Amino acid sequence: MAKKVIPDSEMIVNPDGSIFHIHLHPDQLRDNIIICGDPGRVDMIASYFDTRDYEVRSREFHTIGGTYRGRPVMALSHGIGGDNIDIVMTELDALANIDLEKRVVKDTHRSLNIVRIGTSGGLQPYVPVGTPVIAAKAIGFDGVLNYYAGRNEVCDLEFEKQFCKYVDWNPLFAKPYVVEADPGLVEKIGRNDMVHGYTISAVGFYGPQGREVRLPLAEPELNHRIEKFEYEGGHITNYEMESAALQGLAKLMGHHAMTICSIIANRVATSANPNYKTAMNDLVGNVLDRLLG
Ligand SMILES: O=P(O)(O)O[C@H]1O[C@H](CO)[C@@H](O)[C@H]1O
Ligand SMILES: O=c1cc[nH]c(=O)[nH]1
Repeated sequence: MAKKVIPDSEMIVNPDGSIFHIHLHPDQLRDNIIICGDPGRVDMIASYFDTRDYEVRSREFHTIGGTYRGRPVMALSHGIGGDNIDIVMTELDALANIDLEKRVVKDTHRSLNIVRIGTSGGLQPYVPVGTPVIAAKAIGFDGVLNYYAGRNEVCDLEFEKQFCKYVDWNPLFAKPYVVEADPGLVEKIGRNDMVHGYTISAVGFYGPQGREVRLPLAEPELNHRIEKFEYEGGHITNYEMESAALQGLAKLMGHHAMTICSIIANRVATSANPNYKTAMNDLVGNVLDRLLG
C-alpha cells in the first residue's frame, strides 16, 4: 500500500529544507536533547559542551548542537507553555521519523532522549527554594494531550479520577491528564538522591497557578486542596508549565522524556529567589554528567 503523503499545510517545511518553527534540518538532530523554556539558558547549557557544531535562532526556539564528553547532544529552548511543547515535540519527531522531502513516515523508528530542565514553584514545605524536583508524574492542566487519540492509554486514569473528585475540579477548566516520566531516564538522572514529585503543568503563570495579583481568582481555595491531595503516598510538589505535554507526547510518539525543575519560589512559604542562576547552573552540570558522562 502506498504511504500517506503528509500535505504541505499539515507539516510546513521552510524553503531551505528546515522544519517550520524550530528551523532545524534533519542532520542537526541529536539523540540526546536538553530542553528548557528560556532561550538564554541554552547558552548556559552549551557552556558545558566540549564542542559546538551549530547554533540556530528562530522566535523563542534557540538551539545549539555539539558534544559533551565526546557524545553528540543538543540544547533547545521551547519558550513558555504546553502549546509550545506541541510544536517542539511534533517538529523534533518529524526530524527523526519523517522523510521531509518525500513527506512520508520513515520505515525505521528513531527514539529520542529528551530532558527538560526548568524552573518551578514549590507547593510543599519539603521542597524549599533551590531543590531540584523530578516530575515523576506530570499533571497537565493545559489540555494539550486531550487533543490526541490514545491519550487514555498513556495516562494514569485513576490518579485523574481521584484528583478531580478530591479538588472538586471546575468543569470550565480543561480536563487534567496525568503522565509518568520515562522510568529509565528518571533512574539515570534522579538516582536515589533527588525528590520525585507530582508536578502540575499549568496553562498560565498567574491565575492558572493560583496567583492573585490584581484580578480575583475563580477558585481561590484550589491550591489548598491541591497541596493536601495524596495519591499512592505522594503529594503534589510543584507548579511549572510544560512537563505534562512533554511526557505525554513523548509517550505517544515513542520517545523517552522527563522533567527536572529547580524550585525558585515556594508558594507555601511565600518565598522566592530571583537569583536562581547558580542553582540552575549546578543542576545543568549534574544532569549532563548523569545523562552523558
Ligand atoms: O524556566 P522554564 O524552563 O521556562 O520553566 C518555567 O518557567 C516559566 C514561567 O516562568 C515556564 O516555562 C515554567 O515551566
Ligand atoms: O512558580 C513558578 C516558578 C517558575 N515557573 C512556574 O511556572 N511557576
